[in-house]
Amino acid sequence: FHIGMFEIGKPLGKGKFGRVYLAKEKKTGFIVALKTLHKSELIHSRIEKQVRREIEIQSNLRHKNILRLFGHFHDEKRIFLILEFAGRGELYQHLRKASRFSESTAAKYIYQMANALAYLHKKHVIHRDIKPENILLGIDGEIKLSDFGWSVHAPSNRRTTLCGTLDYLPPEMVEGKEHTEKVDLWSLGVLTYEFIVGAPPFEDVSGHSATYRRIAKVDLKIPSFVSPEGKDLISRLLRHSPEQRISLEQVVKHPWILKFKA
Ligand SMILES: CC(C)CCNC(=O)Cn1cc(-c2ccc3c(-c4nc5ccccc5[nH]4)n[nH]c3c2)cn1
Repeated sequence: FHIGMFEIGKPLGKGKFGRVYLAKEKKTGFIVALKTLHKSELIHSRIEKQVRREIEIQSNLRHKNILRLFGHFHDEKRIFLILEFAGRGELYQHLRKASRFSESTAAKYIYQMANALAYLHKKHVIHRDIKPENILLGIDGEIKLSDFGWSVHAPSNRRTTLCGTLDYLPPEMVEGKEHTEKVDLWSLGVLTYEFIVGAPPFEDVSGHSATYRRIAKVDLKIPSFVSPEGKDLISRLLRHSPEQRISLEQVVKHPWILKFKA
């Protein structure tokens, strides 16, 4: 079926507030991911202001490792987002299929993530929701960071009702303290760990409060199969004190990253 100048193809996924379809712009044949958001749902969950702000933020971002928002339009019932199509889909599926990545693959992804985050932080945008579910892969296997549903302009201590996993929350957000861009460095540490080990570091099957406790205590156990350089980078990112976390400039020059950049 058609929506505006787009011919709609197969569904690509179902997000929190809408569906995403493969779509082709009829004139040029350009392939995109078209996301529909229902205005009624946005109004009902009182996030239409946030959606407007996210559209504003994302429309101004241009980086090869950040998923593009090319534009948006709406009819009386829905808002349509014209998003970049990522040729290899959700990184999350690749991780689950492989159960864990080689350190070389993980280092390539973390290097690209660090570049994407450095770009966002230079624009004083904190992502705040770094996790495998929010990362797509382009046709050449390059990282495409997405879902700025929770990014805010730094600094902020707006507590959000995060209904997703708690595994990626840094201590300062668990404790409801003021937080800065450094929250994304903590999450980068959790992501590095999960890429190499196959599960997040503070996961606790007995439930949320157990996970909270493990995060607040930075109760970190790194398996012996992780290389010394990998262990070193993870432990420099997963620091309780935000100021003690290694900076993005240091991440991209860390031995664990350099040893694979042959
Ligand atoms: C408020 C607004 C600005 C939020 C903006 N954020 C998003 O819309 C985040 N978002 C991105 C997507 C999304 C989902 C899937 C894809 C894909 C995609 N490519 C695939 C290839 C193979 C299998 C599945 C694929 N999905 N490309 N681009 C996408 C984009 C869904 N939600």
